[in-house]
Amino acid sequence: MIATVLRRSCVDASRRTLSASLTSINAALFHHFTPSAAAKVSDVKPSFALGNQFGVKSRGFHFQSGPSEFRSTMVSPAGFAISETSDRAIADSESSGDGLAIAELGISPEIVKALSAKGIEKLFPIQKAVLEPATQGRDMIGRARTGTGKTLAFGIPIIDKIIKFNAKHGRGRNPLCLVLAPTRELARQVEKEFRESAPSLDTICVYGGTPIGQQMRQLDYGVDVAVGTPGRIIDLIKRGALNLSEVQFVVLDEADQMLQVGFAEDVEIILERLPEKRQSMMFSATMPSWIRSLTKKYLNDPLTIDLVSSLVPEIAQSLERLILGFIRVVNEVGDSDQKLADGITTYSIMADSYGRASVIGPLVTEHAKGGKCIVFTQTKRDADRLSYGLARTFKCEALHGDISQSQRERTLAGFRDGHFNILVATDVAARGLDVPNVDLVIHYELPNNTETFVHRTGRTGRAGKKGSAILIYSQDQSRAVKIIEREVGSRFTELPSIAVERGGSIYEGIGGRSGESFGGGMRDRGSSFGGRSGGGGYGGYGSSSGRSGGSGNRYSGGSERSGFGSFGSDRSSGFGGFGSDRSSQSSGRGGFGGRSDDYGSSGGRSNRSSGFGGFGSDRSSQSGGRSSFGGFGSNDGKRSY
Ligand SMILES: Nc1ncnc2c1ncn2[C@@H]1O[C@H](COP(=O)(O)OP(=O)(O)OP(=O)(O)O)[C@@H](O)[C@H]1O
Repeated sequence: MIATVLRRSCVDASRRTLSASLTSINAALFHHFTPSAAAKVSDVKPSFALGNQFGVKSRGFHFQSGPSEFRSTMVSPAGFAISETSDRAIADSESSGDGLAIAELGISPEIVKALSAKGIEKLFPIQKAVLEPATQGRDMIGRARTGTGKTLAFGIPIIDKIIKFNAKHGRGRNPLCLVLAPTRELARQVEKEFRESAPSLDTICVYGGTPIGQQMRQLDYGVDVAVGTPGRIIDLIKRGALNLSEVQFVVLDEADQMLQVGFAEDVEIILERLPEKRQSMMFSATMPSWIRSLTKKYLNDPLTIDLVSSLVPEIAQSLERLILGFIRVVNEVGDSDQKLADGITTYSIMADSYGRASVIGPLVTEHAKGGKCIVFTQTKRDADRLSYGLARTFKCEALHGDISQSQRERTLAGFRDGHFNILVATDVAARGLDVPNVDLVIHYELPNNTETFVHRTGRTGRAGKKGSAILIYSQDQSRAVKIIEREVGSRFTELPSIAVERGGSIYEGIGGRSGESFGGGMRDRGSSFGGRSGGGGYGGYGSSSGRSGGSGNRYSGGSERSGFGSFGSDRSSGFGGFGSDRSSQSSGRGGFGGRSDDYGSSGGRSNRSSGFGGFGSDRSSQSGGRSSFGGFGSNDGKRSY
């Protein structure tokens, strides 16, 4: 039965994802039906027998909201609801040629109703692939393209199990599920998705930069699901407010980004605190050595579900032993794979650093057509000044790590709600951020690596929708563009260049030299595209002595300092009220045992390694370091975007 369910569940997936799904599913089947694995499967209890499975003795009740019945000690021995019903659902979905109907899966009616209210009626491929093994309690590592529904892939089985568990055992005070996310924005988004999908559950989202007292009170009241960034979670544990002893499910979302932003140590501290008997799921775009060691240490015989690479995970692992290492293998395979979601069309356009800012307006007008657009810059300073310039013509705001948390939230809400339609952001917005209906993503400068390109671009074309991405590059970066094309597995259509008249820059009139660097006396070492962007004044906005470090870019082909784009520490930001970027470097630990828990907003720990570059030694993205694909190397500090 399980074999049928699993095999059929992928019939209507796209061809590429189909073969990948089958790969994962074959792995699952292989696991399920080998003698040793069969023994394991039989160890897995039905979802509503979790009280026994996890050895939960008794639970404190939620202070107010929980039903006041005692936990049942009798556990009904029914089988998996999903296996019982999904044959029919799959047959239906096969005949309709559409996704798997959620209403037919045997999951809690509350979830079906809540998802339906959001227009979610059928499972996406990653959700299909994850559902069955997750329901069976398997640990897993998942990977799928951007905007394909990874949150609900782990969310649905977990909330379903919690609802059923609560129905049997009553509601407890301590969380049953812990989700770790690398950024505040992502944490909020995941918590919202859980909350909206299961309104009866109590969820909490915890992160730094917000009053801790309120979070402590909410935890005391009782929660089912806790989502948060590692720093604040540790803080709450230390204060005795967060008790992880009943956690049955832990999820690491965007696990490789945890490493990139310096949360590796914190994540391990938290994982050490969890009960041994639990289900662990990890979603990671890449598999740097830290993730692999984490997997070995904290996951129990995990199943790999990879809908990006078409390589059979087992083969990849064998090749790893034989040849170059897992990541290299996956990347090589990835070279021939399309890494972007299907609905995304990619364009490139050449513009030199002088004309770069000025082409944004025409590109937005032509390609976003009044819809939502995100322009990604490498530095906070560029985000500020570009949005300042664009705001003369468009409704536009900036988002980066030096903007206060409350303002960031207002900005994102305004963008979501359509109060303005152009967001100029650093990579703080590159990963995980789910704003529906973004029509266009513009890469103002080349990102530091292909992984970043994929994540930035993935802010459009989400949930099966269409979108466009435009990569702006300068003449000497043509080779880099080819590398990205090859690694992403998608051809860029070259747009005709846009003539920019001298004096026509959007920056004109705010003191600087058109299209170039601002800030009197600013040294912009290593800044854009191998060229210097010399100071130009900035009409009295801010001062700066800053260096905007660049380099460390993997496309630089061995020239470690050359780099594209002014990545890296942005000591100088200037620009009046936007604050100096020094604040992203300075810091101190905030709060009780606190660490800064995300991208270098105030209170963060000293962070010389700003920028996203670094993929290598992260001590400083200025140093160039070893640059390689996605998340290798060490990381000394949390980054500041
Ligand atoms: N089965 C579904 N049907 C329709 N919409 C869905 C479905 N599953 C998820 N979505 C929607 O798709 C959007 C993208 O989902 P999600 O943010 O989980 O993607 P993701 O794979 O985690 O993306 P990223 O890699 O960028 O983090 C969300 O708005 C979500 O509500």
